[in-house]
Amino acid sequence: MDYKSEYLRKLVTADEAVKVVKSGDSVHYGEFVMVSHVLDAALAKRKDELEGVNIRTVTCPFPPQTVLNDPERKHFIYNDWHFSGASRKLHDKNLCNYSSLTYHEGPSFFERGYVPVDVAMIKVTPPDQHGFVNLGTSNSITHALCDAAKVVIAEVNESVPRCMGGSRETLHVSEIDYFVQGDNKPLIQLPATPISEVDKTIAKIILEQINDGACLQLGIGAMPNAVGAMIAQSDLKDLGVHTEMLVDSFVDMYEAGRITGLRKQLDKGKMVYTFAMGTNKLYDFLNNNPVCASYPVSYTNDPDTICQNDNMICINNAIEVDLYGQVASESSGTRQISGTGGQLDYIYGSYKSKGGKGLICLTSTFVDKDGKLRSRIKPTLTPGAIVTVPRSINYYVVTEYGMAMLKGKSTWQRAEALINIAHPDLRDELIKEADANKIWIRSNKRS
Ligand SMILES: CC(=O)SCCNC(=O)CCNC(=O)[C@H](O)C(C)(C)COP(=O)(O)OP(=O)(O)OC[C@H]1O[C@@H](n2cnc3c(N)ncnc32)[C@H](O)[C@@H]1OP(=O)(O)O
Ligand SMILES: CCCC(=O)O
Repeated sequence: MDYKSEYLRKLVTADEAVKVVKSGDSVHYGEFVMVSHVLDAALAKRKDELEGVNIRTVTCPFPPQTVLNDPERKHFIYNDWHFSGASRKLHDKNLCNYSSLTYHEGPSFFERGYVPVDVAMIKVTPPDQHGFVNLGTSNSITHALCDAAKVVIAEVNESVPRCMGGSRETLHVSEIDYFVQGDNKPLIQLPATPISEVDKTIAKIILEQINDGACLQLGIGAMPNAVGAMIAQSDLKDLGVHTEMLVDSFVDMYEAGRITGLRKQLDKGKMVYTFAMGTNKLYDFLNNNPVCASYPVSYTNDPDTICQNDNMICINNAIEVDLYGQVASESSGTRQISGTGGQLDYIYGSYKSKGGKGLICLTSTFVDKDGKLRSRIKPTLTPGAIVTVPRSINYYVVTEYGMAMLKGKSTWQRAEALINIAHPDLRDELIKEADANKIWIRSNKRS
């Protein structure tokens, strides 16, 4: 059968398509800005017919209708592999659970059968002249998910950019069970968080670590974005991109002539990423643009792939770091904030890259709910905090007061290096605690 007739035969309404879901099924909602509102809304309408449907997603940027319609979680149980702001708020109300994931392992969870999938619901472009739909801005785990699912339902949306690969960025019409014509609404836009003066100071310190020809990974949050903005205005040359997430600041860097990718050892000339989230500026840039190549996360985030580019500079944000060098980036105490994501992958991969550096960046303080100034460098992590990067792997930590290098250092040397980049007003308290915890000696210095 030619693909056009096959497509038309499989084209149904959203209400028809979601009838395949049964009580107790595992349903995967796709990822990031490629989650389908249309299929979620149709499934939510079936609430009273269904019980115990286990819904999974990755960083869904909106609260699904299925979850909002079922506050007792009798019909739908919602789980996210990496919390968005929306998932965080649902988790605060006990309506969303976190599933732990070291991001590069994601596709293998399906391949090894750890996460059975009855129904995959994704969003795609219309088929091209060869019968292939494109997975848009979320390559990530989506192909592996569809390979594993018993049934694949795809919302077709004309606003989805056709993002070139790489690999595994398409599915053929024959690999999808049902197509649903979507509303063609534009993808959700996530504008970058505003950049503060402190972010700019940290970005300046980071910029000193970046040389011409370096290969960049920028993590999520305001600070990596500040670095991107500053690079765009610098005179750095021939930068490469091998990153997990592509954000608007990469477009700025490319358009300013900073990125050529010509000094990359792997995927020369290509801006390699696994998912993209930002504004229409980014989505328009990605559409049919051969300078960008999306790959599954099992490729982009595998430390053995990351290290094949020399001079990998990986810049990631954190919530707190303790004096032992442990990094908590995904929770504040027991409050799940985001996820491990690719932070561990890139810190480890950067270390294996010749000339590479993995930088954990954070403002030295934050203001708590009672308006009190608190140090993010802490004697020990807040009880309940989840370690995202263990002390054995962590190496560079940057605040607005400088950079600490931890490799090869004893506990008292680490404590000293970290206290020296803590907020000056909060250093005495940290020294007292370090002393009490037997990680401070008489010769310890403070700058
Ligand atoms: C996509 C990629 O990142 S690539 C690979 C890297 N992956 C990762 O680094 C994953 C882990 N890191 C992260 O998720 C992020 O970098 C973060 C969470 C550390 C920072 O992200 P940002 O968007 O800048 O965080 P932001 O400052 O908006 O804070 C997020 C939430 O954490 C809360 N928070 C932040 N710091 C603290 C703190 N020290 N104590 C308590 N709560 C805190 C904020 O209040 C906010 O909660 P809210 O939404 O209820 O208001
Ligand atoms: C799903 C991964 C997102 C991140 O690494 O932050």
